[in-house]
Amino acid sequence: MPAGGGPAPEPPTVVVHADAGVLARAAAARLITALVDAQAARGEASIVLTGGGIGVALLRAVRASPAVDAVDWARVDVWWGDERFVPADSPDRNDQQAREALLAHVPVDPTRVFPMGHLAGAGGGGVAEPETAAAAYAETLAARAVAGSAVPAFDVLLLGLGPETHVASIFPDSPAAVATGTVTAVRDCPKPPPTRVTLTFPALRAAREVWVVVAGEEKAEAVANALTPGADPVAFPAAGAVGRERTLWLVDRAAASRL
Ligand SMILES: O=C1O[C@H](COP(=O)(O)O)[C@@H](O)[C@H](O)[C@H]1O
Repeated sequence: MPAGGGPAPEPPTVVVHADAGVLARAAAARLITALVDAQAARGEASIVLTGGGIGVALLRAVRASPAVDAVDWARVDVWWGDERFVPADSPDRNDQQAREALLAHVPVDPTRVFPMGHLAGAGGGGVAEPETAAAAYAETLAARAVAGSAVPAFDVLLLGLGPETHVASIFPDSPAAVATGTVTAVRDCPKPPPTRVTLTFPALRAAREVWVVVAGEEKAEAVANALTPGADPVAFPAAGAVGRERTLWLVDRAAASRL
């Protein structure tokens, strides 16, 4: 069920592309159109970014697209679904990777780019504990929330998929999978780095559209498990990532091979 009740969401739509390159370019084209449409309808757009291989490839494909300038980047709010809790200049940071792939190359308004907090490090700033960063991000989200919600009205929320079905940094059978706020700290994460910050299911489910983007045979079993009707989101977190209006799984042929 969506946060706060309401009608049951539509079942996911699965779109299969030939390979990871085609998937990244097709998802980029789709994303540009979605942002342009959101700006036409509401004057601005809001996107939640993901880390991970295909998530970053998609951003590179947006940058390379001949239609990249169709988006008014100064009127896009940029959020993250999860972050590795490491110093700000770490190449492991999802926000660093997104800046390098796209954000440093388009005219975003820096006051509308909202990275999650980082571990205090040599460069100054940051905080000592991921719980502090999570609480700060929840406050930032709440300050820009729409009426009746604890988070903004995200237009598109992008997610990658882990081989054990994690999305954002919600790992199977972890405290984050049952967290009730909008943002939570993650410790002892099975995938390095072990300390992270993530949006929770209630925050993910507030998005108009959730897009799970997946490439590679090594993700095929996870795709099949998460898309099994009735799959338990605590055991298979990707099963719990659903949008209010639409849930799209954009996958390559290899990732779809066990459907
Ligand atoms: O650690 C993370 O992993 C997932 C998936 O990454 P991939 O490289 O296997 O595609 C990603 O979605 C998440 O944002 C990230 O922090």
